[in-house]
Amino acid sequence: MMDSKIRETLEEMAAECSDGGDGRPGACPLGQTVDDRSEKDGAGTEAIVAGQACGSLMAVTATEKSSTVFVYDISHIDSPSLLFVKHLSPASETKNPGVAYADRSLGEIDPEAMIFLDDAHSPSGKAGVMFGGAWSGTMSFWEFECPSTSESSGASGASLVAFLALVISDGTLWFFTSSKSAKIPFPFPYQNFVEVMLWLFTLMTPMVINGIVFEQFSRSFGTFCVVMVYHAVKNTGDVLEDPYLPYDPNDLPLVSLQVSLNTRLLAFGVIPTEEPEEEGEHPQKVAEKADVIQALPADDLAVTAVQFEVLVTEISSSAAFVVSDALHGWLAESRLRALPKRSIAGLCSSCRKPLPQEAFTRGARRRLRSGAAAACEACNKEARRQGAFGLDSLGSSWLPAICTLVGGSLVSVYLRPSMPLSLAIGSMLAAFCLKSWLFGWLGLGREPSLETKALRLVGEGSTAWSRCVDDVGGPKAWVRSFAHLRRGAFTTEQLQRWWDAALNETHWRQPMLPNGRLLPRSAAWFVQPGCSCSYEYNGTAWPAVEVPKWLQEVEDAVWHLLSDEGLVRPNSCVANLYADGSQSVDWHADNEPLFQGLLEDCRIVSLSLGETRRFDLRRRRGRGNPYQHVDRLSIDLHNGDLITMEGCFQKHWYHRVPKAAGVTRPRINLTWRSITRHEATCPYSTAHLLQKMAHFACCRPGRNIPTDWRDFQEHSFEKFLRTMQGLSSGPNRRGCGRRLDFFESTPPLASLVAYETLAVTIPTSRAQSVPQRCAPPSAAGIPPFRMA
Ligand SMILES: O=C(O)CCC(=O)C(=O)O
Ligand SMILES: [Fe+2]
Repeated sequence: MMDSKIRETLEEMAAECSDGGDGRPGACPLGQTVDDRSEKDGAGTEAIVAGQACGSLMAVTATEKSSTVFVYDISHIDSPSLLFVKHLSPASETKNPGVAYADRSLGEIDPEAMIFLDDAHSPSGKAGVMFGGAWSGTMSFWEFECPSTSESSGASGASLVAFLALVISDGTLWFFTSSKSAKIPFPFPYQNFVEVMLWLFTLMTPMVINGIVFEQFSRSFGTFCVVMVYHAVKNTGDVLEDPYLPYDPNDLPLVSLQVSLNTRLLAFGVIPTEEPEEEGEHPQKVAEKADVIQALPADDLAVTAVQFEVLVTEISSSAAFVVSDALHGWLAESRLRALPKRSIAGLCSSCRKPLPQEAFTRGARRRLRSGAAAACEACNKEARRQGAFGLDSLGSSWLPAICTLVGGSLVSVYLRPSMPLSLAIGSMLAAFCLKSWLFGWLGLGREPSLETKALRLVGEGSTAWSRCVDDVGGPKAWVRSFAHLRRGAFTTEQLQRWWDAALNETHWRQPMLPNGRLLPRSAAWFVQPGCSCSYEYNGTAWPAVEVPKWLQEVEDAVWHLLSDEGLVRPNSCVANLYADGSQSVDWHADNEPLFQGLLEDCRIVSLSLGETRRFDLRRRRGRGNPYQHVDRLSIDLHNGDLITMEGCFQKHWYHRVPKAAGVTRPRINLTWRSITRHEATCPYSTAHLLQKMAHFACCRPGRNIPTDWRDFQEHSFEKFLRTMQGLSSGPNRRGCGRRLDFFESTPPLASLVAYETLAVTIPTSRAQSVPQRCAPPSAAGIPPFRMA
């Protein structure tokens, strides 16, 4: 029979729980319920029992409300001690009582009755207490587990001490294991070996990071963090290895070295002894110096030791820069001597006037050969006036060398405990320097001058085009970025026809970007027949679609204009549709790997149709751009306008079409580009091309293959194949008896070198060209635009 209180309790607890303890909803586990009467009734200790257990006299009591049992040692009745507290129904914390009861883990709830059973009367032979749970309707026997004799004999703290001793002895064991490795004699004592490896790491890391990360700030920060973290870890390890001793037998005795150095310095080379010499030139003076040294506090000596070490580092790394600079100069000079004379006779990098041979000083010749600009006297003066030349003349590695020395020393003085900091900064500068030296020496990352490698420009020799960007040469190195604009080249009727076709016959796609937003314009991608390269932009891809007929017509008309310039036709086209002024393309460079715009000359020709939109251009900093200032220009592109981006434009400039408030009508833009690196799976990829070439070449002796590498580079595949086919069926045919090793007969590298050398002799008409800015758009030249 349940009394009304228990019924009330049960009803309280029957509130639905999402999980009764068995994964199903049901009454809550007791751990999630509150008995409202506890505050009034208290814990409710109902009974107490006592008896002998584990050699002590124990008293046990339990609380009715919380089913908690308290066990006391009352052997000394005037000072009883609480041994432990235990819950008699731990399962009810997490399972509702019904569930716990069913799996026999409920224990006692509301322990109203209990009996102490000593060893003699216990059913298990060990003393214990039998509890009866009024609420749970259960009865259990809980026996005492006595501690072993040794544990029970001591005070309760003894086991903790034993445990601590165990932990410490384990630690000592590992300490001795590691100190054993500290004594390894080969190839250095372990500590020194680690030190050397750390140094190698410090020097290598910046080079590796600089090879991967291009953004100036990121590479500096990355290098700094990585080097710093490793030094910090190593230093922490050093301290942890032996935290108590202020010395390590494997360390260099830096402090005593420093004391000795100071002693020598202060004594001007005379080593003072404890006892000043009885006889000598200046015994009095020596004694005074020795006093000064002894007066220096030990801490100061330690500080000077650190500074000394840093200073030695800085001086040696600076010396390395200087040596490398000298070596660089010497190599550049010897390369200069080895080259034919014509390659050093050139034009002023600034005003482009031809310079007589004598105008080149030795330094100017060196700069010219190392890719830097050589300027005529007037331009030099002007540059000096503007302050650009002064810095340049410091050379590529002097400046970082001086910075390292000064910066490192300052850091070592002001942040003396942070030696790794100065190392990191020093190594960063060293890496910049080394990189510029290596790149300079290998000729990497530098763009050839127009004399060294000719570049056919769209607007060359034509007044119809205006040059908007004319970055050639520069205060420090060559660049070759150009942009040209031509307005009003097509008739209104032509433009309308192209607009209609482009708008209606194109499968425009406006894909979702990885950030979940829609591309703020629609686009399409067209390639030459047979090409399977897809166009990837901002994490989205457009599959290859063969150039449709209408686009072929537009392309024919555009290239009819350009063919006068003898320019190779592009093999792909990106089309953009901007529905209105809210659609745009943000700052970017067309630097997709397909077009290789960061590595070689890349010509992009773009035609605007429809509404007028602004086209912004911005020169980038970094990436070897010798122009330290950022130039910006904006051009309104009208219906029918053609704009080009040429040379290494994509490397040095960004472009965009910004949003335009108030523009409600659409614009289409067609940009033709040349894919020079087809995707590996594309039939035009180099792998496929070489396979086919090998096939045709199998019948030909290598020397007869007229490999036009320029065509090869531009992938005029069909022309090339036709040549090959012509050869294999022409008078030179000798039969197909022998398979020719293509690479053996015409090594690609050799051919490329030949091409480069050939390019030196190509005369360019750029010599007299005068840089121009775009003419402001004149309304007169713009054909009227009509929306379809
Ligand atoms: O719409 C334009 O004029 C520029 C388009 C563009 O920059 C691009 O497609 O990469
Ligand atoms: Fe672009």
